[in-house]
Amino acid sequence: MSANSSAKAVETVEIGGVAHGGFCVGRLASGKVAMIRGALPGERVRVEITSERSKVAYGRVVEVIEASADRVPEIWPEGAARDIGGVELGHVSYPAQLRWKREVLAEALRRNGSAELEAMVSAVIPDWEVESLGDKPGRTRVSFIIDDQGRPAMSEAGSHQVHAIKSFPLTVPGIDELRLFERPLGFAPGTRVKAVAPSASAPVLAVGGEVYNADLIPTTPRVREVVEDAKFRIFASSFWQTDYRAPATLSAALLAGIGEVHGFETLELYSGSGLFSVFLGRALGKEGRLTTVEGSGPAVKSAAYNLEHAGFGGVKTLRGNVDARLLNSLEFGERVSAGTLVVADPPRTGLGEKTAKAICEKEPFRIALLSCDPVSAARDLEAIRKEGYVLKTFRAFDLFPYTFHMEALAVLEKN
Ligand SMILES: C[S@@+](CC[C@H](N)C(=O)[O-])C[C@H]1O[C@@H](n2cnc3c(N)ncnc32)[C@H](O)[C@@H]1O
Repeated sequence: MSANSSAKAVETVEIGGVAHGGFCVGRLASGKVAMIRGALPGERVRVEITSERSKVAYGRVVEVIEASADRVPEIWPEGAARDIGGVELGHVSYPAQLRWKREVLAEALRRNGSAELEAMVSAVIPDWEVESLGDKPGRTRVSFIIDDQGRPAMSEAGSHQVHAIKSFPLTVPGIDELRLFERPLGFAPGTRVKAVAPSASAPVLAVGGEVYNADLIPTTPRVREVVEDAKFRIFASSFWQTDYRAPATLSAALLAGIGEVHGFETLELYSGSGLFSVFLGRALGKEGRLTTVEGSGPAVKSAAYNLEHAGFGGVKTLRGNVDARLLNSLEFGERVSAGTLVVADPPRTGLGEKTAKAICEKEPFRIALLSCDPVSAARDLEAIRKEGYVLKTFRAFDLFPYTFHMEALAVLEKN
């Protein structure tokens, strides 16, 4: 969607259902479908059209005429007023957010997967819900850009337009120690800044390759995280699960989902700084064999360090782009007789059909797929299902309250 600041038409719209991306669907007087932010199903609202494509318009609510019972006072008014991404469900009661996410994921399984995939999920977990850890603010990472007056700013959804912000909700108290909004930070306009509040070291600002402490003095680029009894040292600029509850929740869910894997040969794809690798190392035991693959060099370095310090120095930590070519080049399934497992935790774009197929061609006994986007989850699961795998476990998690984001874990086995 491209922003069109000159398009300021406003019209009254009856809101239908929810859609991916934090939108609700409505129809304009012209008959065109409109994807609307800030609305709730069943509402009657005044909508400002922000951009239009040939078949669909995008807009945001500027006035609520008939409100849903699920509407609550906006959690981040300054962000909502400008449709800044990152808090798309700030006007939705928490129970309704969970229903919203379930509906979006169920619809994705139907539309982007297939009737067979949907039936397979319903057969395994008939009444699956989006599991919640509560709506307490929990983000340990928040990124922003410095505007032309040196202030922290964020982008308008689907646009390059940035707006200075005076606050950001949903973060852990550690982020407050960085005093992001109380003083000039001194970074040049256009600089991307990531505020990080790790679980086991002081909060920092990661700016390109540099890292600064709360006094804005350069400091070590690495931070420390503790997940249950496991210790990690990672680069502040690297990916780490954003909510403070997410690393333990997802690791535990993964271990529960894969079940007994002692002695398995395992390929962990998109392994980041080794969060799951350490727990997998424990589950596989001495007889098992683990190979990890990750695209980011600093993350691979951290994974090797974290594995070594957890007593798993024998794990092969590969740097590479996960794709069919790389998968074809890997030796897998020949050395260990107990069983084979592939764990994949791709970015939002998912595996894609070719990579999903290439994983299946390695013929792992079990595949665990963690997805952070409902559409790519459905597409990837459908590709794996078509290769003869059946679903054993399916769980969805809300690890990003007040946003449209969700996480799904599926474990499949060769039929
Ligand atoms: C969702 S994160 C998961 C990381 C890890 N499982 C964790 O929980 O910390 C996805 C990871 O995939 C990596 N990545 C993205 N695209 C990739 C690709 N094509 N090949 C390999 N790694 C990739 C990113 O650098 C990131 O570390």
